[in-house]
Amino acid sequence: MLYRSTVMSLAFTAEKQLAISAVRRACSLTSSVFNKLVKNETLTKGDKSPVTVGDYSAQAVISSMLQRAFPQDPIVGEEDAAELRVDSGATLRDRIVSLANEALVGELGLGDLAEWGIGPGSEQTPEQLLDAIDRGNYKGGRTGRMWTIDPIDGTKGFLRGEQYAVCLAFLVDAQVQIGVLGCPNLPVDLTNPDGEKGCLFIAVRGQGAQQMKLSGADPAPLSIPPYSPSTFNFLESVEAAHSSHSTSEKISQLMEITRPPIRMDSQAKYACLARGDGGAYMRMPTGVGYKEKIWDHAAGSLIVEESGGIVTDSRGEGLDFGLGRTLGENYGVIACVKDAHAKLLRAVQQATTDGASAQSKA
Ligand SMILES: Nc1ncnc2c1ncn2[C@@H]1O[C@H](COP(=O)(O)OS(=O)(=O)O)[C@@H](OP(=O)(O)O)[C@H]1O
Ligand SMILES: [Mg+2]
Ligand SMILES: [Mg+2]
Ligand SMILES: [Mg+2]
Repeated sequence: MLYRSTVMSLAFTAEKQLAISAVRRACSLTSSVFNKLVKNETLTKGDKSPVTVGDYSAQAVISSMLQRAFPQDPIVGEEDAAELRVDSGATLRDRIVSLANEALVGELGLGDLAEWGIGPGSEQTPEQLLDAIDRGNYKGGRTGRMWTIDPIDGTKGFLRGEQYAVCLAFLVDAQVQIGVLGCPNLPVDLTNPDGEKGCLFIAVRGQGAQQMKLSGADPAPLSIPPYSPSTFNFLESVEAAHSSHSTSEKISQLMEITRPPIRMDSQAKYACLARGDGGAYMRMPTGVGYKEKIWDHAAGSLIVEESGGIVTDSRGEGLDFGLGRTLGENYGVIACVKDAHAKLLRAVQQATTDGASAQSKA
């Protein structure tokens, strides 16, 4: 009996259902924010990244659904509501409250449950929504259940009308168990960029990963194709400030890669790798002391692992989601199909050693 209940709890069926539903609802919110508001409604945070009404309202929606479904679970969320609680934030707050409520009261769809505080009549007060955003303040840690939310990853891509992802992951004892990425602008087929857009990626540890349309249609299992030198290339950040383009260029030369990198914002890079668009996701530190955040990697890394990839840092060590809100000292992120990972790691280590010795001679 004990065996049976352990196995059942590891399936995390309820958590998966909630995660999908929350990400889909947040995706329709962010799409409508982009269409209605995005161009003139940004404000600047201390870290100079643009924060939009979309970030706040999407986190409010996901967090408030999590609170109803799993009230004991702590959340590590990117955003906090401090700027919305001061008088100067009133206009922004009103807009966020109305957008979040608009998303929460939307009709129930595929897999939605009214007990998660969604559907007609589920409006929340402004205070409840600000508290929901602030529930993302958990400091993280090594033990127990927790969720991590990046309500809009690739904010810059979102603002440009390019790639971004709504990201939600569920962790137990610092191990990602469920990862969901909603990518409203991602073509279903990258070779047909003008074709249908909007993809959802889901992985559950030990159960594989799948892609479907945001509507839930056409679910298909994901599996990274084997390494092929002639088609191998890198997926990397658009912003050179987020990932060193010059280091990946050096690595690319060492590996004799002929195809140019695919530059794309957000964890959509992990999703694309998982479905075979590009051979590796490279994220090399730019040397400014930036620490990677757990919400920027948790969901995507599981999706890649469950599709047959390996995700490590440049030393070949797995990402540690148990250190707090960040991944600790930044050794970069290298995600790659299993059979090319060792080769890539050797090239990374050679490129970084050469770089370091060139610097010390200078
Ligand atoms: N200096 C530095 N180095 C590395 N990473 C940084 C840095 N500054 C910010 N960020 C984080 O980068 C997240 C976006 O990453 P992307 O891969 O989408 O970058 S890019 O948009 O393509 O440039 C971005 O996530 P969002 O804020 O959710 O967009 C940040 O958490
Ligand atoms: Mg940000
Ligand atoms: Mg992010
Ligand atoms: Mg973000």
